[in-house]
Amino acid sequence: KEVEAVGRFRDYLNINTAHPLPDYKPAVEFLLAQASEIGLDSQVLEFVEGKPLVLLTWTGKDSSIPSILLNSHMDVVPAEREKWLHEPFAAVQDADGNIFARGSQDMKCVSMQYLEAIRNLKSKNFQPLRNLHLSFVPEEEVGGDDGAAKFVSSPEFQKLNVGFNLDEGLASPGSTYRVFNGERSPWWLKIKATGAPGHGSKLYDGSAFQNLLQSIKLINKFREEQFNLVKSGAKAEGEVTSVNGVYLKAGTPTPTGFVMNLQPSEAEAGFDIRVAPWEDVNELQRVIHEEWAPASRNLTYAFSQKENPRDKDGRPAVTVADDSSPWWTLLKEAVVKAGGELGKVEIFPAATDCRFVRHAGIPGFGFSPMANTPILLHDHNEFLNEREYLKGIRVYEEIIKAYTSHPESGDTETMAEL
Ligand SMILES: CSCC[C@H](NC=O)C(=O)O
Ligand SMILES: [Zn+2]
Ligand SMILES: [Zn+2]
Repeated sequence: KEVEAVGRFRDYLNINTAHPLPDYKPAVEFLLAQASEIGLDSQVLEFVEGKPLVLLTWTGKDSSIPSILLNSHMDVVPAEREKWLHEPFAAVQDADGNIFARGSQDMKCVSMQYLEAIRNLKSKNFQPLRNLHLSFVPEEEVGGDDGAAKFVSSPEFQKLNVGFNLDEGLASPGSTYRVFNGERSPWWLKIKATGAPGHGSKLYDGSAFQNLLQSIKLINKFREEQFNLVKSGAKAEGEVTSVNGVYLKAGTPTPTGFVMNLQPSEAEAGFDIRVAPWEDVNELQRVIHEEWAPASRNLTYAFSQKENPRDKDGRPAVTVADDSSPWWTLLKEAVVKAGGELGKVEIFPAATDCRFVRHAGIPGFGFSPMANTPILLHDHNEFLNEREYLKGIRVYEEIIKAYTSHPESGDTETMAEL
């Protein structure tokens, strides 16, 4: 039985859905075949041509109660073959039971664990009270615009009447599972400086390079302050606003390098900022406008990504995770029943598809049941051990039982207030 479950996981890992050209077709076919084998209703939605979404449904006894949505993404990030021990899509399993593949942690494991848990529950004749939906979405790794974002704002999604959503989390090297109730919002900032060009030997104020360096200095100071809060233990990683430089562009190129005695008239830098859910965004916006990229220093700026950390009602898009929330207590108890333990709730440091659901005012947690596992998402030699994978299936069995049996629809006050 378990051997077959591992086999199906490896079959799914064999499908190369890596960017920049993910092949969704075989993944969709594989998932539809799984659904018909297990006995789930299925449909394929295609909001953008060539970017299909698989939606599976296990109908509950009372379809009037808001449903549970289990989401996962089909796409994965690319892998550099020569830096891996094994072929990244061969899903090679070593003597210790480690399964190596791109997507083994992020997040084909979760997709298959959902399905295996349902398969097991069906064989035990369990029947859900609420409707249970599974979405397998494209394009998460490139921002989700053509995947989860379009799905969540569609009439098809409205019809599902989703009351609660589970999506991905992170592996944990320790023995407890990590769980996330919110995430930081990406702001991708490009700052462009202009200034008088001049001889490389001349000291003068207002060159493009100097203008940009001044910005970098101020940004780095902010970065250090935020990082120090994490280093001192005052705040967790997801609770501060991070900023990291991601590119620099300046100079006058020649076929053999750069001109060395010319101060350029333009210079540009890019920053990946991740805004904490409780951050004062107006203040941050002011700092960027007046201090990091002021027009007075001949700087202009633009965002290629700028998401609001608040939900549609202006509240931080953070789901309540204490004993006042049934979703929290049911999750905690289910994990214990399966022989595991939940860690302290955290803010996800990066972005997942769950943010679209939370922004719509629907509560959700990020959770990938992988304990005793190094965090290798997007890394070389991404792997998951067979034992952890199988344990995760039992965890989802308990979660799905508990969540789909929860009788109350009182899902209103499950987003955190300021
Ligand atoms: C602009 S959304 C980007 C989403 C991406 N998610 C996974 O790594 C991330 O960088 O967090
Ligand atoms: Zn992911
Ligand atoms: Zn990822």
